[in-house]
Amino acid sequence: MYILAGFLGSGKTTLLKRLLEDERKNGRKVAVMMNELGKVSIDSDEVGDDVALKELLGGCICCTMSGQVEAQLQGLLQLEKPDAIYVETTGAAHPVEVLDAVLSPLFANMLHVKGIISTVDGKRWLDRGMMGPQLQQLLIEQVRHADYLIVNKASDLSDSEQAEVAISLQGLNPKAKCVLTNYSKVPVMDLRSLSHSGPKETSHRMHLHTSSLGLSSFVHTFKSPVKRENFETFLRGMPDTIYRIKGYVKFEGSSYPELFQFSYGMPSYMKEDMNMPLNMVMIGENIDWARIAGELRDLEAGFASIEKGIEP
Ligand SMILES: Nc1nc2c(ncn2[C@@H]2O[C@H](COP(=O)(O)OP(=O)(O)OP(=O)(O)O)[C@@H](O)[C@H]2O)c(=O)[nH]1
Repeated sequence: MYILAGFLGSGKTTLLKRLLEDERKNGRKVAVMMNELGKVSIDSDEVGDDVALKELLGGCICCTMSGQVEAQLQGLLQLEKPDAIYVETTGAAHPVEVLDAVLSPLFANMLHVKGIISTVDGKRWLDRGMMGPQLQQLLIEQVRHADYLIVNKASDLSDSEQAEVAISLQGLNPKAKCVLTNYSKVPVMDLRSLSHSGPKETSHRMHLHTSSLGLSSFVHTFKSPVKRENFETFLRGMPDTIYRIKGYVKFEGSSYPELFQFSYGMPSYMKEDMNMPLNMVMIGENIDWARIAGELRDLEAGFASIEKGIEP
């Protein structure tokens, strides 16, 4: 079993896709357990039909869902008998709590945890002082407990920023290999040869549960296509503490929706060639979701929301 940890939007799904590609090449039978804070999964489409997928939605496996994890894992192990299981955690998960949740005494003997791989968004790491203290602590915990650290979005960092990130991460966790890269491009062999060193300092472990972080999620289902420029205005007006958005948005004049991703200020759009459920998941810290819902309703009604700081 591999546990993929790391904050929201740091590149866990991107890494998962690489690892699954490699497994496919080697003809191995693989299962994925995907945990998302939102009630609707977007990333599950990234996993091919040949992979047994278990989804745990609407909470964090390390806090509220550990009972379900146990049942799902047991089902996987008995029915699918996979060669490997990948657990993609929510960005709010404490890696060691996840480990606790997946290692049930019922079947711990059937599982070998190869390692906790944590992805880190380099820029976010450097700017972490702007986040709330508990989220900053969570980021640190995700680094401290990793067996392997992948720093993504390296090309957005200068040489000196890259050095700063590497030094601070290695200072926190000198045992883990730390690789600066883009789109989780790391030698897969490195990950295959991991062996998990076991939880560190378990007695002093922080319990950073989703509820105490002020993190929450919100799902909007679009009923109609929206104007692209109004959608962009809506995005510009969002609070800085929205950390992640992902979902399918259909723009006026298009036949099919686009997969929209937003992480740490960087939006990206990918055209789909079929109809998808028009769900959009948003995750943020201390957000007034009722206000966001109102803006989304306006957007669907054809109005542009007002940009932050600009009076009508
Ligand atoms: N520019 C840039 N974008 C990246 C890089 N790595 C990932 N991304 C993009 O960042 C966005 C988030 O990546 P994901 O792999 O979905 O991140 P995640 O950690 O699974 O996100 P959550 O599921 O929200 O926790 C996607 O649009 C990726 O294509 C990178 O190195 N550089």
